[in-house]
Amino acid sequence: MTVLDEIIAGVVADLEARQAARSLESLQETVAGWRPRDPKPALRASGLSVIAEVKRASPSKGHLATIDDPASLAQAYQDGGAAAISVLTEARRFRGSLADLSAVRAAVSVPLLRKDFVVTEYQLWEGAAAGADLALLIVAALTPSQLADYLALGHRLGLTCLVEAHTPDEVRQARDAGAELLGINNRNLKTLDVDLANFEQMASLIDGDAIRVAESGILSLDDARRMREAGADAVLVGELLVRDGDPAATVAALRSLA
Ligand SMILES: O=C(O)c1ccccc1NCC(=O)[C@H](O)[C@H](O)COP(=O)(O)O
Repeated sequence: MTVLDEIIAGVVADLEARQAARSLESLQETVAGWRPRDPKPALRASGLSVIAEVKRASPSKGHLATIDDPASLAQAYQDGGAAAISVLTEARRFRGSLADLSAVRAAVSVPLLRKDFVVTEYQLWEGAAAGADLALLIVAALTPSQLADYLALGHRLGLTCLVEAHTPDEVRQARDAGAELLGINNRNLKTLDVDLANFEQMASLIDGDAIRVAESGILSLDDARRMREAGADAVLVGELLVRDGDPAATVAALRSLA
């Protein structure tokens, strides 16, 4: 069983309890009044755009940061100029929650990405009901028909989907599915290996108008500059920022990379 398989098994187990506690109909009633924000204009802005992540822990690094007040961290991200904020909601390996997403939603106005491992339509409704504007669809976790179905549902809900790939074939699947935001994860979610060369080697496969997002392993301004020079429109950064004493300043410094 790969790390990704283990994560998804835990996600499915936790999902059953949430579905028993809150019906899809209840989520749909809440979502009826929600109008997600479009993150694409900010992600296309000049300079390097930043998707700043609220991340307490991870399978690869264990504990990263004690984040008792995710709202204040998100406000710092917003103050620094983040185009969007990613909030990990997976509980077992990342120590996140939907409550984190709701707390951040109440505190900031920038678009929010519900960062989780979507394997059911219920999770898309869940994210929208908690105030998310974006959803993550991981190609490696979905069949081609699920990817197409979840992209269509995301569009129907007004969510912008970040479609995440790690291999050339997954990039082609994401592109062919019509991804507006195409993320290349430098981290292999099955082995946890990280290599920034991954984005450098595959960015050219992202053609057309799709917004190119480099994800993971960006631990310095030099790393971010390397992604920018390889064609990234945006970087998704977690560990660097949650361990940073002045995340607003670091987001601003990342934004300044032309
Ligand atoms: O971060 C992990 O260890 C991880 C392991 C398995 C699946 C997903 C994982 N992370 C999710 C992410 O994609 C990252 O949180 C995000 O790209 C930020 O990465 P970083 O800047 O390296 O914290």
